[in-house]
Amino acid sequence: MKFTKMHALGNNYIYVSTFETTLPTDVALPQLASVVSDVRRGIGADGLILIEPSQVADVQMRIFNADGSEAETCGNGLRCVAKYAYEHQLVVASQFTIETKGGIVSARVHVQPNGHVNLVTMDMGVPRLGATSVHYAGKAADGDDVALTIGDDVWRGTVVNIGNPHFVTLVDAVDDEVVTQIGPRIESHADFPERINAEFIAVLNEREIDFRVYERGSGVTFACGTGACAAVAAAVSKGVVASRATVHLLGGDLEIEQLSDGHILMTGEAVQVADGEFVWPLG
Ligand SMILES: N[C@@H](CCC[C@H](N)C(=O)O)C(=O)O
Repeated sequence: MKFTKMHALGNNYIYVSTFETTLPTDVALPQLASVVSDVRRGIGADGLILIEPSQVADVQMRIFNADGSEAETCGNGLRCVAKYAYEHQLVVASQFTIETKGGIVSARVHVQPNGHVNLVTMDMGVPRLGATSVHYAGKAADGDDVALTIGDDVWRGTVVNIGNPHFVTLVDAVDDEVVTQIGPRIESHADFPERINAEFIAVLNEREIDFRVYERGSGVTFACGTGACAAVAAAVSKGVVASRATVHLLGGDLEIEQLSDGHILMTGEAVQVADGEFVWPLG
């Protein structure tokens, strides 16, 4: 199985294009994803992303987290898929559509004079806010926010669905220890039976947000594109940031803009790391 490793702000995945290679037939995709993601016994990544033909868009993306669970979408993954699709001539125009399990989104690649793409703008569609936008089994919904009891504390956050589900909580300052301790408890809280991505955001001013994430199925990652979009959507809805903001993630910055029609644009890097061939079965 041929693969390409790419990252976007350090959020790294193993990309396999079924336009150009075949997947092993004797292993289920969730298992393949957890094996390739394992940094000691596999390649090492936050998950596996498939680039496939689509009946309804120009290409299709499927994303599996490091634990093998399949997610609906992935913002950083979409930018890398867009770069790959353009550079491998799976598409001809610089603007095209990508099908995900969370809906069809559109990509605009910023093409350099040498034909390479390092920057991509995604139109991620219109986010849905509130408990009804995700599978929520709790009783403490209040507008777009829900309250989660974790130990002796109550964590309040805005629920956002931007193809996949997010719980965005406002904090005074981001704290990596809090992310490691509280993140997994939000991710697998009983009120979210399908689990949820947990974002901790501190609003620095009306154009800047500090951001940390504990991702469903992958844990702490350097960046989460959909999470950054969800953070801006939540912050805009609360009136604490302007419609355009820079999100500072552990791995770098994303520019996020919410247009007047509600669509969220995300602009950021997409970087190729390596091409390789994965041997299956191992050993
Ligand atoms: N890193 C991604 C999100 C990947 C999927 C997520 N963990 C989920 O389970 O929904 C991004 O950049 O958006």
